[in-house]
Parts: sequence; structure tokens; C-alpha cells
Amino acid sequence: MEPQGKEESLPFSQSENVGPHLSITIVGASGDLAKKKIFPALFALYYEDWLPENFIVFGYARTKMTDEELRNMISRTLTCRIDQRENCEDKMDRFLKRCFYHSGQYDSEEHFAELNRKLQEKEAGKLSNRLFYLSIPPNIFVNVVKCASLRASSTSGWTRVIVEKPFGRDSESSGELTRCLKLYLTEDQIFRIDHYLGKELVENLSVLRFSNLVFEPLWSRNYIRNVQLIFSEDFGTEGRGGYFDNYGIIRDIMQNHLLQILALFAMETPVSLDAEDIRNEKVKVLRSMRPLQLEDVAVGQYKGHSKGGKSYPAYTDDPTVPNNSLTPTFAAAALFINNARWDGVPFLMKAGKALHTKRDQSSVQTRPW
Ligand SMILES: NC(=O)C1=CN([C@@H]2O[C@H](COP(=O)(O)OP(=O)(O)OC[C@H]3O[C@@H](n4cnc5c(N)ncnc54)[C@H](OP(=O)(O)O)[C@@H]3O)[C@@H](O)[C@H]2O)C=CC1
Ligand SMILES: O=C1O[C@H](COP(=O)(O)O)[C@@H](O)[C@H](O)[C@H]1O
Repeated sequence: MEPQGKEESLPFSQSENVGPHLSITIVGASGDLAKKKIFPALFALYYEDWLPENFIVFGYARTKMTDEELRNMISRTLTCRIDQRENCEDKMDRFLKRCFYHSGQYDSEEHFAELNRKLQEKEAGKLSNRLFYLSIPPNIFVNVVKCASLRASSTSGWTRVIVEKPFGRDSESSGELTRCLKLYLTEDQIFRIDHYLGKELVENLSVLRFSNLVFEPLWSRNYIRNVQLIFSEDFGTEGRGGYFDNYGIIRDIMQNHLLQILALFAMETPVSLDAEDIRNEKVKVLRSMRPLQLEDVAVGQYKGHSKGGKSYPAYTDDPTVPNNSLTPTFAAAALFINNARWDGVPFLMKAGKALHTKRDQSSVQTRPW
């Protein structure tokens, strides 16, 4: 999904705050993304009054938890990180009281019917919209969408589903995923997310390029020797093996986040900075890319080590990772774009977990002038 204007990107504007009830269900609520980003982001929206007056949040996952245990879990990551911190604790308490949990299997219609009953109870007969946020591995998206749409859709308002990257494992499984999702949903019910597109660095890239006339003539093979796109984390999987081990760093980071940045960096000037025009130019870049050669890729997996008296586990020490896993946690690749602007310029991508530093970086090396 492309970044859009504020009015379009939020489901409700402040003036509509007293409208229908909104029920948000986070599927995979026991996991890393839910804890680190989704609950804190919902709280930030609540704090800023961007959520409708009547809303509730349900966590859904297989892990057994009570409402109170969910609240304890998420209260640890709900920081009052917004600039104005007035009444933050009070707002947190009020937000947490709107959070509930239901434990169930991802492929059980019966368990989603139970969730539906709990949602109906809280919605108390009001006109209600329902949003399902799939914070789970892609191989179970279809099971969840099937059960949720058959047994827990809104009967009075809209039902929408947010799906996270990676969208399948390859082009075939991605096409199959879309085909299967459309057995239960229409396209305008599906919202595909790549959270990197919302990062300041990424949002600023096109503004930097196209608002500064000085850059345009320099942005090509004549002046740029290579482009480097680096994602580096200084922590490992930490219990996320259930998702990560089936996908690896290339599908987790390179194919989506870094490729989006590459396309944004390398595209021709769009007709306007509207999402649709930017997307068209990005697609042209991706279509001009040379298929990746095996000799232009290196992969690796982090090992355990000790430093400064502290020991750091290997990838396969993570209890959620199989002992004999060969899944790459590091990859480096040189990609090329076959067009007049970028012919012969390597786009060097590097992504890795459990490295020395945490950083996201895009940089260029220029030719001698
Ligand atoms: N973590 C992050 O920062 C980001 C993650 N994402 C995306 O979000 C999705 C979830 O990622 P994340 O939260 O990190 O992953 P997790 O490994 O934490 O998985 C989330 C939840 O899904 C359930 N789960 C995990 N593995 C399996 C499995 N093999 N089969 C069935 N259920 C499973 C678990 O819940 P339970 O066992 O309780 O059912 C787990 O708590 C992925 O698509 C990822 O690409 C996107 C952006 C950032
Ligand atoms: O999509 C993902 O991104 C996170 C890193 O995101 P950030 O915003 O915290 O930099 C990464 O840890 C995770 O593996 C991946 O699924």
C-alpha cells in the first residue's frame, strides 16, 4: 500500500468520531509485531483522538491468555512516546480497558464463531465495522480469512482485512494467495501493508529528489558509482522462529522493504507525487531489473559468540528455530537495472539480524568529478 494523505490513510477523521462502532481484531496478538508495533500504534491513535468514540480491540492467537494477561503484556510496550504526555497513564488505563483476548486456532470456524459472539456482546447491537489485522505468518492468511469472513464478519457495517508482508513466498504463491483471499473478500476489503513506506526516511526520499532541482541531473550512472541499501539489526530472532524460519532474511526484508526503497530511489520523475503515479514509475523500474545471478548473492547465518563478558546465542539456539535450520539471517546482493539511467550501476543490498549495529541506511558512492 502506498503512503497517502492523512485524511485518506486513517479510517476516521476527528469530525466523524461519534460514528459507528469499530472492532479491531489483531490475529497473532501474542507475537512480536503485535507487541512492538500494532498495540503501541493503536494507543498512539487513541491518544491523539484518531479512533472513533466506540472502539474495542480484540487479540486473537493460539496462546492461552486472559484479558488481564493480554493487558499486562501490552502495557509493557505502550510507552507514552507522543510529544505531549499529559494524562498519559490515565489514557493508557482507559485504552487497556478496551482491550480483550480470545484464544483460538487459526483454522477453526468454531473458534471464530466464539470470537463473533464476544464481539457482538461488546458491540451491543450498534452499527459496527470490523477490522482484522493479520499479524501472523502468510501461510495461514487464507485459513484465517476464511474463518473470519464466514463466521465473524460484520453484519451491519464493513469488514476489512490488513495483511502484512511477505505476501507469499514467490510470484506463484503470491498469485495463489490473492486468488484464495478473493474467494472470501473483495479487493477493496484487502489492505496490504509494508510499514517501511511509512518511515520518514522513505517518505522523504521522493521529496528530497523531486523538490531539489539540483539533484535531478546528478541522479544517474554519470555521477553515481553504486547505491547501497542497508538494513542491520543488533538483535536476533528472539522467539520469532515460528514465522522467520520459513521465510528467511531475503523474503523478510529484501524482497519488500529494500526493494521498495530501491524502486523509489531509481524511478524516473513521476507525473505527480500522487501514490498512483509513483507506483507506476516504481513498477517500470522493477520490470527493468536484470534477473539476479547466483554469483551476485552471498548468504549467512549468525553464530553464537561472547563479547565483553556477555554471550550472544546463535540463530539455532532460539527454541523456536529447528536445530538444523539453514535459513539465512544475512544476505548481500548486487542488483542491476537495465535502463539508460542506471545501466552498469550496482545497487548493493545488505540485510542481517544479530549484527553489530542497528541501522537503516541508503547511501550513494559518487564517481570522481
Ligand atoms: N516483527 C516485526 O517487526 C514485523 C513483522 N511483520 C510481519 O508480521 C507477521 C508476523 O510477524 P511477527 O509478529 O514478527 O512473527 P511471530 O513469530 O511473533 O508470530 C506472530 C504470532 O503468530 C503465531 N505463529 C507463529 N508461527 C506460527 C506458525 N508457524 N503457525 C501458526 N502460527 C504461528 C504465534 O501465535 P500463537 O502461537 O499464540 O498462535 C505468534 O505469536 C509476518 O508476516 C511479518 O512479516 C511486518 C513488519 C514488522
Ligand atoms: O518487517 C520487518 O521489520 C522489522 C524491522 O522493522 P523496524 O521498523 O523495527 O526497523 C524486522 O525486525 C522484522 O524481522 C521484519 O519482519
